[in-house]
Amino acid sequence: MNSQIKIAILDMYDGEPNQGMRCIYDIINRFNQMVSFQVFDVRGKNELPDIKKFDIFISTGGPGNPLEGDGKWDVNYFNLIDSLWNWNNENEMKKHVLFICHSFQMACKHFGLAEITKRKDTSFGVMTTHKVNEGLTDPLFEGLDNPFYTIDSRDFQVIQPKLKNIKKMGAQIIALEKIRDHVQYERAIMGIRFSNEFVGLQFHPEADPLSFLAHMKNKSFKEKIIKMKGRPKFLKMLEDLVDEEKIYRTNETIIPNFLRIAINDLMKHKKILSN
Ligand SMILES: NC(=O)CC[C@H](N)C(=O)O
Repeated sequence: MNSQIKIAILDMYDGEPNQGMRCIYDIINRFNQMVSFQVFDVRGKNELPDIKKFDIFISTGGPGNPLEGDGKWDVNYFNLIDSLWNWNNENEMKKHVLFICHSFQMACKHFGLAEITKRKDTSFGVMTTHKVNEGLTDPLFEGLDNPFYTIDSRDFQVIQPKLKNIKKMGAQIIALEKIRDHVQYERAIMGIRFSNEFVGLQFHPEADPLSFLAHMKNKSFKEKIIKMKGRPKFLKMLEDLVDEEKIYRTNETIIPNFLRIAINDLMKHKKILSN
C-alpha cells in the first residue's frame, strides 16, 4: 500500500531545540507502511497546511506562554483549528487532531474550556497521570493502568474548568494531575477529549526515556531539577524511566492508539467512498 494517509505535524517549537519532534517522527515511522507526514513550522515561519490535503494533525508542545502569540501565527493557527472543527461538522471523512502540551493549552483557551495560568514552579520529570470520567474507557488510553506514567515539562497549567462550556461542546475531561495530599493546589487538567476526533493532552505522550536523559546532559538543568525535587526523588525518576511498564509503555500506547483509531476510521470511510 502506498502512503494514502497524510499526517501534518504542526511544529510549535518556534525553532527551539527540543526532543518532541524526534520522538514524534520515531512513533510515526512505526506506521510508515500506511502514512506519510509533512512538518509545518507554525510559530517560526507561520507555515500551515492546506487541510484538504491531510487526514491527521499532530500539534506539538512548545516553549513560552501559551496565551501569547505575535498576532499573526496564533491567529492563523486558531483559524486552522476552527476550519478543522467545521470540516468535521460538515464532512463524513473526519480530520483527526492530537494537541500536545503547549497546543493543548492553546486549544483549551481557544475553546473557552478552562483557565490557563502559570504554575508556582516548573513541572518537569516522570509523573503519574490519572484517568477520570470517560477517560477510564477512552480507547486513547487502552492498555495503560490507572494511574499511568508520563513525562511532564511545563510552566503553565490548565485549571478551573468551565463545565458549562465543556458540556455544550460535548467535551470530556479524561485525565487529571497526580493527587497531592500535602498541598492545597487544584489538580490540573491533563487531558480533554474535545470530540471523537479532537483530543488534547497536557503531558508528552511522545516522550521516550532517551528524551529525558538528553535534558539531563545539560548540567545546570539537571542541577535545577535536583534542587527542586531533592536527590531521592530525582533518583526515583531515573528508576521509573528504565521501567518497561512506565514511560516506555506510555510511549508505545497513546500516540499509537491515536493513530490506529484515526487510520481505522479513515480506512472505513475511504472504503465506503470507493464503493
Ligand atoms: N512542553 C510544553 O509544550 C510546555 C508548554 C508551555 N510552554 C508551558 O511551559 O507550560
